[in-house]
Amino acid sequence: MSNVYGTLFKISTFGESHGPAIGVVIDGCPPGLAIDEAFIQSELDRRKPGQSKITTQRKEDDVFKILSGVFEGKSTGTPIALVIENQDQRSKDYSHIAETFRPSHADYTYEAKYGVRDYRGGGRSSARETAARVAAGAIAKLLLRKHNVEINAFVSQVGDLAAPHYTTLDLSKTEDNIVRCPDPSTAESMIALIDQVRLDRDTIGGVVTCVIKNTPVGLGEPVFDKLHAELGKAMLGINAVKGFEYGSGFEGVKLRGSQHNDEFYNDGGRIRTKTNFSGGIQGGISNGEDIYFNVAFKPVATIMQDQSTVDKHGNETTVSGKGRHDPCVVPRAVPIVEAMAALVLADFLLRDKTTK
Ligand SMILES: Cc1cc2nc3c(=O)[nH]c(=O)nc-3n(C[C@H](O)[C@H](O)[C@H](O)COP(=O)(O)O)c2cc1C
Ligand SMILES: C=C(O[C@@H]1CC(C(=O)O)=C[C@@H](OP(=O)(O)O)[C@H]1O)C(=O)O
Repeated sequence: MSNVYGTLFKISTFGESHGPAIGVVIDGCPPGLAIDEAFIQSELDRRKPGQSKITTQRKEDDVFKILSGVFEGKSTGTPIALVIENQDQRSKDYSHIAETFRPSHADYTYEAKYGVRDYRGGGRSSARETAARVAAGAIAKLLLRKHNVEINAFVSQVGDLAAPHYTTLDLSKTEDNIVRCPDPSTAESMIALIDQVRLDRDTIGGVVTCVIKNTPVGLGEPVFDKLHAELGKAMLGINAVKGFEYGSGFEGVKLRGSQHNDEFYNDGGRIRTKTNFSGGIQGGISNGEDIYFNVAFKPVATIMQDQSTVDKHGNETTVSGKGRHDPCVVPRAVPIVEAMAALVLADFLLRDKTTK
């Protein structure tokens, strides 16, 4: 089972949702980086469960402890190990799935692949693991901050309720509401919809849009490790993700080349493009314009309704969700998308430095 991500800024996460703790080891963080612990905590707080009425009601403080790799507030260049204790497991909510598979969760595939499965809270397949990624992503963001790179994600769609295009929005308003949509009236409708879905004992999907500003020109490798390919891999590696598109994405197919080409101009010595259908990446390499992409999340598996399934012996039966679950994951997925984007960019920044 591989649990490692990255080439030079490498992370390895550990832990299960109902085990004693989760955490991450970061290998490759350069020495001398100021590790702002308050910032790491604020990123974890944006993701933690129990934060509002439209998320899972499991209560975790997600307070972290750094075990190694930081001395007098600065990274030492050695592995940074960080741990978060689990506090509010309620494992009895899962005894009914010890031998039974929840439709569209990871129970069947884990059982089939490993023959052993921690069914409590989904174990390793739980999105609780993403807290470790957010902590590592916060450290990657601190590295990117030194290069002025800014990453902002927000909820752009819930069900069929969609916010206007990001270029018309004030992204500094994303944290102003519990759904993390910077358009106040769309946010209000999204919150009402998620609340209704929760009362219906159901779940609903959504889209997180991510915008990255001030990326230096030249990040990304030209053939296999294209910048958008690595971003796609990072996003598709988040629990419940069903789609990734960058720049004009699937909508772009409706245009002709004459409409879609991003014409160049000289902006006082800096080469820029008049439009940005490319999404800031051409030939797998950043061109200095905004990088933007959309990540689609499914309506998640655990619903409080009976559905048909089978147990591990092949007997047909029914199963219904129990316990505390997210009716819609996108509000909490915003910091996860940002964290994964930060890990990709930090990795490419280091790769770029070693190749020049
Ligand atoms: C922030 C976040 C919270 C999630 N919460 C739940 C949840 O409460 N219940 C659930 O069934 N799935 C939840 N999921 C999704 C499952 O973790 C995911 O569907 C499962 O691991 C199977 O993987 P797959 O959907 O990618 O195939 C969540 C995902 C994210 C990103
Ligand atoms: C605990 C978290 O989210 C969990 C993600 C999750 C899933 O199936 O992914 C299922 C639920 O798990 P449990 O029933 O064990 O509380 C969520 O609460 C978290 O994000 O920290």
